[in-house]
Amino acid sequence: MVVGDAEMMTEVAANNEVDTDQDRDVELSPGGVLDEETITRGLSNLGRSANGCHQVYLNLAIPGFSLTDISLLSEYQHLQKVEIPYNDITDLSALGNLKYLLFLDASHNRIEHLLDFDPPFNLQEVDMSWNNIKQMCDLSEHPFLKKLILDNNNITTIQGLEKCKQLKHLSLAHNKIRTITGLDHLPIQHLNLSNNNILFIDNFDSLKHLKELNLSRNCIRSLSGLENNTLLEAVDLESNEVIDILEVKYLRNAKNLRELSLLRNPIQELPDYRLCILYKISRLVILDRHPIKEQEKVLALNMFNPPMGVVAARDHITNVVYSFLQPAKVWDSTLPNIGTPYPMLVLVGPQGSGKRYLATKLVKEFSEYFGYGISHTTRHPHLEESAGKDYFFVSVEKFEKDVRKGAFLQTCLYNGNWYGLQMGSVERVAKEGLACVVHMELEGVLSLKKTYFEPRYVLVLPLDSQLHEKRLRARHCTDQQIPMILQRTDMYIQQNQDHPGFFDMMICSDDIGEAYAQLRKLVMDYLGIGSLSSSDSSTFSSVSYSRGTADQIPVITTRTMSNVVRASTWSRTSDNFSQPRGPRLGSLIQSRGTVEEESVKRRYSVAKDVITGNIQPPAKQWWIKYPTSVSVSEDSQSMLKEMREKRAQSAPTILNEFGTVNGEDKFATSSDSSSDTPSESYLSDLDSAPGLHKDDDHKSNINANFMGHLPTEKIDPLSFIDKHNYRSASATHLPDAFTQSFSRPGSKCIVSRPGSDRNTVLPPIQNMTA
Ligand SMILES: Nc1ncnc2c1ncn2[C@@H]1O[C@H](COP(=O)(O)OP(=O)(O)OP(=O)(O)O)[C@@H](O)[C@H]1O
Repeated sequence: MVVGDAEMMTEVAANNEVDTDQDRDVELSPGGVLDEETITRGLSNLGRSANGCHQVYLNLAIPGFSLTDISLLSEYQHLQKVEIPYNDITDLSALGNLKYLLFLDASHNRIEHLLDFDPPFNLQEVDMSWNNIKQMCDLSEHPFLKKLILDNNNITTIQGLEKCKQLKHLSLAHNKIRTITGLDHLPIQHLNLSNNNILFIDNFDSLKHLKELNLSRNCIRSLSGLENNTLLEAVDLESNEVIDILEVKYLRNAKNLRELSLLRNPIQELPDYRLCILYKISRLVILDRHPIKEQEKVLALNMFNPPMGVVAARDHITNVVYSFLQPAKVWDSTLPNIGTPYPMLVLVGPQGSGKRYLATKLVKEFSEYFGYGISHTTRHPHLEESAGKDYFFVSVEKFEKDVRKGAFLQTCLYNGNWYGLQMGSVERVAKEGLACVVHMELEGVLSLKKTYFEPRYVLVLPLDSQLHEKRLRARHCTDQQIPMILQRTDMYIQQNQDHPGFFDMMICSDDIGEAYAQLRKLVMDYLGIGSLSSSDSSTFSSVSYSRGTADQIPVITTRTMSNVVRASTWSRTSDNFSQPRGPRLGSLIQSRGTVEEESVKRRYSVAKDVITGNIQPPAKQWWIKYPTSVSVSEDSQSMLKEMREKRAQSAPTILNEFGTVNGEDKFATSSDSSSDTPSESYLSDLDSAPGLHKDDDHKSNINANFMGHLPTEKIDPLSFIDKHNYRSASATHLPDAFTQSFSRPGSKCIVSRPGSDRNTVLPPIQNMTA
C-alpha cells in the first residue's frame, strides 16, 4: 500500500468516528418515543401541501428506531408517505391525523390490528407485512386502496375488502389462510397467497382482472377454479401437490399465460413432463423458472401432436428400418425397383368421399388394367365388408407384428385404427400384370410419397358438406366423428391450395356418378383408349417391371382393344405366349405358382415384342400423359374458393346413399347410369371441377408446363404432340430439353414427375384432351 492511500484511509476512518460520535451525542427517540429530531432527519421530498398553501415535506422515513410511540406524527398532517418499518410499533392511531396519507409502510412492527386509525382520504398503498395481525378488519373506509401487503401475519380469513374497488395488488403470503374467500369481484391483478394452507382454488371466478397469481407452497392438488381467469399471465404453483398433468387444462382459457411454475409438485416426476406442459400450453415463455427454447416447443409438438408430415416421416422410417432389418433374402417379386416405377393410382380424400366406391368400380370396369390394392386395418369389419376383399382385418398385435416384419409400405393411424398398405398387397396386383388402385387418407399419402413408388394421386373431395354429412351418417360414423371428418375436408382443400401439384387431379364427388365419369375419362386418357367399344381395336399395352427377374427387362403386355372388352383380366387371356428359353428363366418358372408362371411367360413374350420393336407400351403413357394438375392459377384458386363458399352454403342434395364397396352401386345416380359410355358431358363436368380449365392461356402453356417434367420413359415428343393435336405456337420452338431422350429416374437426366415431392407443378390435362 502506498503512503498516500494509507493517509486517506486514516482520514476516512477519522471522519467516520466523528459521525458516530455525533450520533452518539444525540440520542434519537429515546425509549422508543418518536421525537422531533428523528422526524427531522427522516423528512424528505419538500413539496406543496395538499391544499396548495404551504411548502411542506411530504415523505417521512424512520426505519429501525425501535419506536413504540409515534404519537408525535399526528402533528405532521401534510405527510403523504410514511415509512416506519422495523420498529416496535403496536398502535397507529397517530396516523389518523394524516389526512393526506397515500403510502404507508408499517411493516416489521408489532401491530395487531389492521389500519385501525381514522381513515385518511386517499390511502392507496399499505404495507403491514411482518406484524401480528390475526384478523382483517373492514376496510370499506379505504375505498382507494390499490395495494395491500399483509404478508407474514397470522391472518386466517380474507375479509373486509368488499368495498376496495380499486384494489389491484393484494399479498397475503405466509399467513394461515385455508380457504380463499372475500375476493369476489375485486379488480385484483396481482394476488399472492403463497405459503398458506390453501387446498382448493375457490372463488376465483369473479377475479376477471387477475394477471399474476402466486399460490406457491400451499396444498393445492387441482388447478380447477382457474378456468375463468382469462387474463392470467403468470402462475406460480411451486411446492404444491399437483399430481395430474391434465390439470393444466384449467389454464387453457388463459390466452396470455407466459409464465408457469410447477416446481416441486409430484407432476414433475411424470415422464416428459416439461414437453407435455409445453404442448398443452404452447404460449408459455418461462416454465419452472427456465426460459423455454423454441426447440423444446417443436419437440413437444412432434411428440404429442406431430404434424402429418412428421408422422408420415416417422411411419416411413419405421417401415423402412424394419424392412432393412429383415434377413437378406431375394424376394420373388414382380414389383419394380427404384429405377423402374410401377403404375399405381391412389384415390385420396376424406372418409365418405366415395373413393373406395370409385376404386372398386374402376377396378371392375378396367379389370384388364387395374387391380385393387387391399389395405390392412385394425378396425372391425362392417357387416357388408368381407375380409381379404375390402381390407385385411387384423388385430393390433398382428398389425404390429407385420410392421416389425417390415411388411408395410405405409402405415397410418386414423380415427383410432391402424391402416396400412403392405408390399404384398401391391405385389399381388403387380403379379397379375395390373396397375394397383388404392384409396387412402392424406396421412397415408404423405407416407407413401416417401417411398420409391410414384403413384398418381387423385383427390376425391365432396364439396357439399351437407351431402357429405348425410353420407357419413349413412355409414358407420358417430356424431363425434362427423364434425372431425367434415373438418378434414377443409384440410384437404387447404393442402391442395398450399401444395400445388401435390395431387395430380381433383374430382368433386358430390355427384358420385359424375365423379366416376371424370375418373373414367382420366383413366382412359392415361391409357390412351378413347372409347371402350368392342369395335375399337386400337392397340394398347401396359408395362410392369420385375425385380430380381431375369435380365431386369421391362416386361410389357400387349393386348388389343377387343381383348380389353372381352377378356376378364389383362394378363391371362390370349397373349402370344412364347415358351421361355434358356435354363435360367425356365427354372424360374418351374419354381413359381401358376399365376406367376403366367406372368413370367407373358412378360417374356412382351419383352420379346419390345425388343423386336413391335409395340409401344401404353403404361408408359401413365408417365407421359400427366393427369391434370390441380391448377395453381388464380382462376382456379378463386373457383375453389367459390366452391368452398358454395359448399358452406349449399342446400342438401338428395342423392342415394352410398356405403358399400364390392362394386355394389349404391352410389348410382341418374348420371351414373350413363357412366359406361363416356360423353361430352363428362368433359364439361371436368371443366367445372376446380383446377380444370380449358382456357386458351392454359393451352398455350401446355408445352412449357409439360417440359418441366421429364417422363420416365423415352418418347418422341413431336410425334406425341402430333398424335394428340398439341401443336401450338410454342410447340414449334421446343427447347432442347424436350427433344432430348427422356430418362428414367436413376439415370443422369432426372426430373421428377408431377405429383412427386420433387416437382410440384403439373401441366393441365385439358390441353391434352382438347
Ligand atoms: N392404407 C391406408 N392408409 C391410409 N388410409 C387408408 C388406408 N386404407 C384405407 N384408408 C382410409 O381410411 C379411412 C377410413 O376407412 P374406413 O374403411 O374405415 O372407413 P369408410 O367409412 O369405409 O371410408 P371410405 O368409404 O372413405 O373408404 C378411409 O378414408 C380410407 O380411405
